[in-house]
Amino acid sequence: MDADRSFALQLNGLCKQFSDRLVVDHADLRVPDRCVFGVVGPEGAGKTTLWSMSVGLLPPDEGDVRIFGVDMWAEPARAKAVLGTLPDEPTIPDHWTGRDWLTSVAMWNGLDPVKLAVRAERLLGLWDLTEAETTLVREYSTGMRKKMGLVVALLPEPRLLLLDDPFAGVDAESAELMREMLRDFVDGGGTAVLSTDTDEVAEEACDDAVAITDGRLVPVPCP
Ligand SMILES: Nc1ncnc2c1ncn2[C@@H]1O[C@H](COP(=O)(O)OP(=O)(O)OP(=O)(O)O)[C@@H](O)[C@H]1O
Repeated sequence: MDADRSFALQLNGLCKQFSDRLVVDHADLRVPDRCVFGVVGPEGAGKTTLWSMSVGLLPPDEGDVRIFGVDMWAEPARAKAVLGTLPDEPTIPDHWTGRDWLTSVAMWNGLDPVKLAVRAERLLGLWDLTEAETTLVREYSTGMRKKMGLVVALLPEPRLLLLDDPFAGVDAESAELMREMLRDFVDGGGTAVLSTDTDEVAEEACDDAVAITDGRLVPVPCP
């Protein structure tokens, strides 16, 4: 049965242990609809582990993940249908251009080619990334890679974006553009949850945030 659909993301008692370390320790979280929400923690705090369980890549030892009330691990196809995701370091084959990256994600999400072309053109034009479409991804700067990653995540018209460390290594100008992209997404009714190891990112990009400390999620003062 579905849980409360009013939360974009809900984590209930989520746990993950590697060897003898409980990396995520009974994490509870309620992220409301229509905001940018941050998960802040230093390197090795468990942010990627939490993200991997939330997007359906890494099974939790205990607890559950709900996307608008749908249980990620019981009904993954339904839960993933409204998600846009961006890993910390996406693995892109050497010979891929931005267009190849966009096309592969579109096919993965079952977007038809006409819809893909229209949506990609709109997003790339809107965010001044047209040139990236024909450039090899391996030649991108970090900022370009992260901006394009955000476009790729937005392509399937998700209701919820789950982004692992999207601002890592990004120059100030690109970061500003990415904050605009996220704000535009929220203004259009979306919700974004991002992880970061930097308080400033949470302060500048997020409406609300939690810290991950010893595997637990704890509130942080309003950014
Ligand atoms: N598959 C795995 N097997 C064993 N240990 C793991 C595995 N994945 C992560 N860990 C360990 O879990 C801890 C948390 O890692 P995680 O990548 O989730 O942290 P993080 O907060 O995302 O760090 P960073 O900011 O460096 O990406 C680390 O000590 C890491 O070495």
